[in-house]
Formats: sequence, C-alpha cells, structure tokens
Amino acid sequence: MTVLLEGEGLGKSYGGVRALDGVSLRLSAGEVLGLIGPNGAGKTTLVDLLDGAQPADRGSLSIRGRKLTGPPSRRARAGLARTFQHPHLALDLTVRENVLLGAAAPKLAGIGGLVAGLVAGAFRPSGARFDATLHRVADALELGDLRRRCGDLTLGEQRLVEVARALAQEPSVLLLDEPFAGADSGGIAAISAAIRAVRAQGCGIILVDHNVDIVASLVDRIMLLRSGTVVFDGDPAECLASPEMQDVYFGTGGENVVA
Ligand SMILES: Nc1ncnc2c1ncn2[C@@H]1O[C@H](COP(=O)(O)OP(=O)(O)OP(=O)(O)O)[C@@H](O)[C@H]1O
Repeated sequence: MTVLLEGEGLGKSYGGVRALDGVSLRLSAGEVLGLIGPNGAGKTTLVDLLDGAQPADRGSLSIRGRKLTGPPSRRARAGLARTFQHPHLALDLTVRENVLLGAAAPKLAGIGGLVAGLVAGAFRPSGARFDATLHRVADALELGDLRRRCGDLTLGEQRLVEVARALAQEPSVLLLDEPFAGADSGGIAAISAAIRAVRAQGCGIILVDHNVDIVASLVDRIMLLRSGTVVFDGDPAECLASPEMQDVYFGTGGENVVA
C-alpha cells in the first residue's frame, strides 16, 4: 500500500510537560488509524504537530515522500485536512459558507494560489464545482438546511459541519480529533459512513476518540498513547485485549512531566 504520511521521532514539550516524546507513525492510503489513550496522553498534540497548528520540538514529517513543514494552510495544500476537538467554525456564517471555506482552503494556501484562484474565478461561491462538492458532502453528512447560521446549531450539528468542511477539502489525509463527541446516534452513523466512504477512495484517516468501541469498529490499526509515547501499535482487537490497554486504563497511569 502507498505510504501517505510518515512521522519520525516527533517530540513536543509545553514548559515542564512532555506532551509527546519520540512518536513515529506511518499512515497508508485507504488506511484508518485509531489514536487512543487517556486524557493528557498526547493525542491532540500529535494531531497539532501533523497539521502544523503547533511546531514540533523534534522529529520530521513527510507526505507522499515529500517533507511536510510550515503552517496549516501550506499543509492543507499538500492534502491534509483536520477537525478540532472543539469545533472551529465561523459561527456568524451559514452551514453552506463554512463548508465552502473548506472547499476553498487548499487554494487559499499561499499568495500564488490565491492569485491564481482569483484569476480563474475559482472562489465564486456559486461556482458549479464548489456547488457539486458542497452538495456531495452535505448529503453524505445529512446537514439539512444549509442556510442555518452555525452559531444556532447544537454541538453535535457543528461537529457534522466541521467534518463536512474537512471533507470538502478533498484531502488525501484526514485528521479527525474526537468527531463523535456530542454527536447523536444519527450523527455518529453519518460520520462513520463518511469515514468508510473516503477510506474507500484511498484517503488515509487518523481518528482520535475516547469511545474505544466506535474506534475499534472503524479502524484498521490502533496506536495507544500513554504519557506521550506509543505503548501499542497494531491490530484493533489485539490492542483491546492487550496488557498495555489494561495497564493504561486500569493500571497506575503515568505522569508526563519532564524529569
Ligand atoms: N497548549 C498547551 N499548553 C500547555 N500544555 C499543553 C498544551 N496542550 C497540551 N498540553 C499538555 O500536554 C499534555 C498532552 O495533552 P493533549 O491535549 O495532547 O492530550 P490528549 O491525549 O489529547 O488529551 P484529551 O483526551 O484530554 O484531549 C497534557 O498534559 C496537556 O495538559
């Protein structure tokens, strides 16, 4: 399988807290990787390092064999899209406008891309290509009335819009940070179906969530983090039955404080 994303020895400290301590990972095309671990294990920090929201202290990253660096906008252009643990939507804008922002995001990365896009008229909100993308992801996630203001939506509905916005980027790597938190059963089903659909198209997905059963039902592989390090990386069923899993969730736990 084609390797999409590779990280080597990624490390990040916040003051005296070692949030991530030498994590390496590999994600292939059409693979769903579950990232689990207790609160503070470093899951969001790893996602932040992958999408450039936080700079790594150590380590390197590549996408399709090319070095992956720079801010989130540059990484979006390289094919990366993400959702956030706490949705980052423009609350005064409508569902439609938020999703269209996702469709435009890779083109907005960099002045060259912006100028080229403007010249080509690519950002017209009524552009046929954008409309097709909008309706495809809106239908997949059952977004309902696209004219609603995002500030008027429930948290669960906002999550669906955020996943839709990430899908509208047509990413090759999708990072989902707790997409099921606050979603109702319909939302969970819609997001799960969307994950399966983009996986079938060859997208690589990293799924962070605390609901281990949902994660295990969707992923090809699980990475279990504890105190900023990987303690298990492999088959989901083996992970759930592993002594590492027992120890992380029912053992003494660990402190990720720099010695
Ligand atoms: N911006 C920050 N400033 C200071 N400390 C941070 C920051 N972000 C994360 N941390 C710390 O780094 C460690 C790892 O946090 P992180 O959010 O990555 O864990 P997590 O596994 O995603 O946890 P959760 O499941 O609660 O979201 C924690 O000790 C956290 O308090």
